[in-house]
Amino acid sequence: MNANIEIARRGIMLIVSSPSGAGKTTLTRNLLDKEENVSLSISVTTRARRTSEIDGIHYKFLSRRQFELMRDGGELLEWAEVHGNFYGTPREPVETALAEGRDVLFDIDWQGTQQLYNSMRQDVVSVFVLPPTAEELKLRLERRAEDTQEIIARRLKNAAEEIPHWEEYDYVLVNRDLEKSFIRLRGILTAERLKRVRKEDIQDFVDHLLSDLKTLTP
Ligand SMILES: Nc1nc2c(ncn2[C@@H]2O[C@H](COP(=O)(O)OP(=O)(O)O)[C@@H](O)[C@H]2O)c(=O)[nH]1
Ligand SMILES: Nc1ncnc2c1ncn2[C@@H]1O[C@H](COP(=O)(O)OP(=O)(O)O)[C@@H](O)[C@H]1O
Repeated sequence: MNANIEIARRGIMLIVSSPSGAGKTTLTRNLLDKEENVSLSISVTTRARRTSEIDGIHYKFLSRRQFELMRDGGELLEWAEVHGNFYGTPREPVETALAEGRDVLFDIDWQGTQQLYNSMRQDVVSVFVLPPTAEELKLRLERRAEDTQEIIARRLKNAAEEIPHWEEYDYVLVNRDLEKSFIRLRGILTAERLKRVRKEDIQDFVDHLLSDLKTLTP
């Protein structure tokens, strides 16, 4: 028997949420670069595309009408209104990935997290990312230079409503030092992948191990 055998498991839904500017996009992109067997759930949204974003890679940008058609047709696993725009998670790519044992990363807010908790709790692992200070959050939004002053002010105001939801998450990270935060996030994924309950055929593996062991003992 091959001791290095990969034991089949269902994929994990790894949700990362934070107030805007705390660093969840940076952390999740890093994870996607470094980790195998994990892909990003590409949300649909009615918000305008930022100059740094590519349609179909960062988001799928839809009109309000297109969004409503998907939502009303049951094509979204969850959806929410955030900062005055609609966002949602397409169902099909997630269900396929999980069934094939591939992990899926979600950059979604607390409203979406609650919905996925209600429908798919056993598959969900959630992480809330906090900024080290309020001033640093503002600085990061300004440094990112993707939004107008008005939008930045709105995002900071929303942060006060989002931050209290940290308590609903499995893990919490204060993103002070980017490298340390990344190591922690990666550690969460590594540990969750090893959880006994996720290993669907661990029993077969152990049975083999025990029967092989018998052949080695008089
Ligand atoms: N519920 C839900 N929230 C989403 C989805 N996609 C993005 N979001 C959240 O919407 C918020 C705004 O995202 P975005 O406009 O990209 O700005 P960012 O927060 O600066 O990255 C963030 O809190 C995202 O996590 C989605 O499919 N569902
Ligand atoms: N630990 C960190 N220290 C300093 N700057 C950071 C850190 N994490 C992220 N940033 C920067 O802060 C800005 C906001 O990060 P981003 O990942 O876009 O946040 P979010 O997706 O949560 O809105 C980006 O310019 C990013 O490079």
